Amino acid sequence: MTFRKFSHFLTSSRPQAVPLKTFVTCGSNEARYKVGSPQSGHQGRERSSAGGMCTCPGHEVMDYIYYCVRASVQMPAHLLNWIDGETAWTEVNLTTSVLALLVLTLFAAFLTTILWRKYWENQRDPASNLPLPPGSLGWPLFGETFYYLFQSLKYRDEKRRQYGDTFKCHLFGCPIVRSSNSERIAHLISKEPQSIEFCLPKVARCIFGENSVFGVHGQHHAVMKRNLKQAFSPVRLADYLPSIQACARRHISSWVQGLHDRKLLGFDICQDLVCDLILDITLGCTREHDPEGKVKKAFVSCNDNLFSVPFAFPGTGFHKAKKARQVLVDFAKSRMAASSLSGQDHVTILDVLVSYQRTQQTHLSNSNNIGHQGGENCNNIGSKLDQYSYFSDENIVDNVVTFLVASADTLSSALCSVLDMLGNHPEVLADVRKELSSLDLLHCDHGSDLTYELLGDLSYIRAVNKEVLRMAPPAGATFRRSKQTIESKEYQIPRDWSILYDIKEIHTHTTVFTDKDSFLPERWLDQSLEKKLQEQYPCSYVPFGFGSRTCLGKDLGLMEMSVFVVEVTRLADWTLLNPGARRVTLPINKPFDNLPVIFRKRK
Ligand code: HEM
Repeated sequence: MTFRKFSHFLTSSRPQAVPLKTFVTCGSNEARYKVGSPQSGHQGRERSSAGGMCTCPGHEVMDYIYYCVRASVQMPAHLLNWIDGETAWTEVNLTTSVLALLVLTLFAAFLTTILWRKYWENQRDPASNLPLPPGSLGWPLFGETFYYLFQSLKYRDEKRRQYGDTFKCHLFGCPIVRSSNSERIAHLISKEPQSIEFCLPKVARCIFGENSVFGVHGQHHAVMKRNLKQAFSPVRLADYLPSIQACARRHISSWVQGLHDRKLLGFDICQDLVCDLILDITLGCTREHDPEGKVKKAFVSCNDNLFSVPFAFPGTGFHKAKKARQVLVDFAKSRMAASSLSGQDHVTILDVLVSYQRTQQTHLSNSNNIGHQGGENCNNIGSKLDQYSYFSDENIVDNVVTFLVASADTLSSALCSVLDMLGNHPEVLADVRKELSSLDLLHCDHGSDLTYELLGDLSYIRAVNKEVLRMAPPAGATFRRSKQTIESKEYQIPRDWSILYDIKEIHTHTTVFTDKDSFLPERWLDQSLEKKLQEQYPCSYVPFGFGSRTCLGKDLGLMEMSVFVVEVTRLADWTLLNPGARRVTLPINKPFDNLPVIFRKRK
């Protein structure tokens, strides 16, 4: 249908039952420009002859819009007449109205987009002379979220080309300033917690819990983090090591057994290993305690739904995550009760926190007794700092759930990248084995020979881990929120905007690394690199984040990676079925196909 016929069809619409074809094929000029229905009392805009009309396309479009708007205004009248039985509801009425609504919707979308962009531009704080960073805020409500989610690498590169290393955008429902300039990030993060603070999406906040280290800010966060660190001290890491090694060995042994040439998915098997490992060292939850796998399933569900839409109706990701979190909370509470009854035969992170809580309670009751004897209130919990120091049961439970969820995908990604990179670089794998052999560690049948000190001697393996985390940092990005307008070099960031820094992009664009695209663990054996990173380029290597929110489990994560490298190179040989596969970075960095791989027992 040509535009002219189409417009004719629309403008000639009447409420009587007239076949559609009649209008499309037999319209005279008079009929074409008479609109409205005499019966319904609407007078049309009339043009008597084709000779008097303008035929330029602009006018036709305006006419078209005019008639569509008019038709949609007439729609309720048509409807009423039809209900009253005064007119027949025709195919023409319906089609005209639907088309008119369509045009109106498009027009409304166009208008909303303009208003949306204007609204965000107006967020600029006039008290500062600096402009907002360049960039685009995309579509109303959604911004550029879909583009970012489905094309994250392309999105990143395109925006960088268009706007440079710092730009504004609108993702996940909030305005964001995104930067990969390490100096700017270091400057911004140094403003924590006064001017900017850590922020998380609602669902993640709910899963971690408001009493966890993720849920608190400022002084409260600093004190809680300092106290939680005792669960990650070298002495404690040494306590967890036997369980970690046993779990890694059990899983890797199962990968090399069974069917010859069995295809496995590297990310999935690493995730399974990590789930068992983390549940064991955090909560002391082994198969024996969870025979039906309910706790493990809940853990996986929390993880899978961490970034779901924040509506908790039955069937939604958020609803599932809430239910799953409750299973973890109930299990943690039952383990806390059990650990107060039995002696500690198995040191877990939960045990460390419970023992810290007991020590505090003892101090507290002692000081209360002294206070009562002295006739004054010496309850130290009254003072703000000690109140923050105190761990309630809720603090313990929320923190252990947080450790489970915060470590699951990050560590799975790191282990999967180890398989990927060592599989792609047999010369590095050979050097790893050489190091193990030089310390007489390449052969071990029983699987409990590693000590914390021995791991410290494996400098090449540590270098491999660092290089893996440089090339494929597990966490894509981290978020902050501005608490007030911030001036950052040549731009301003208004209050309540989010600040996002992309870890991989920082690693890619910093000038501190030479030959950036090559996998070269040796670079980390050079002490001067570490020194440069500390002194000159403080925010250029950030797989574990930067500033006061740096990963609490960093040392544990690195130790787990080392144990994994030792055990997998000892026990297995593997072939990647799709080497060099494209990687995705959201929600976690991994090969898009989850790394199909075939394992064999090492000869
Ligand atoms: C290779 C493994 C890991 C990587 C790459 C990693 C990465 C990160 C990153 C990027 C952050 C955010 C930092 C920021 O926002 O500035 C973070 C925070 C955190 N991570 Fe990890 N992580 C790993 C393992 C672990 C483990 C094993 C645990 C605990 C058992 C853990 C617990 C935490 C906690 C509690 C925080 C929040 C710290 C705070 O708010 O102060 N992570 N991690």
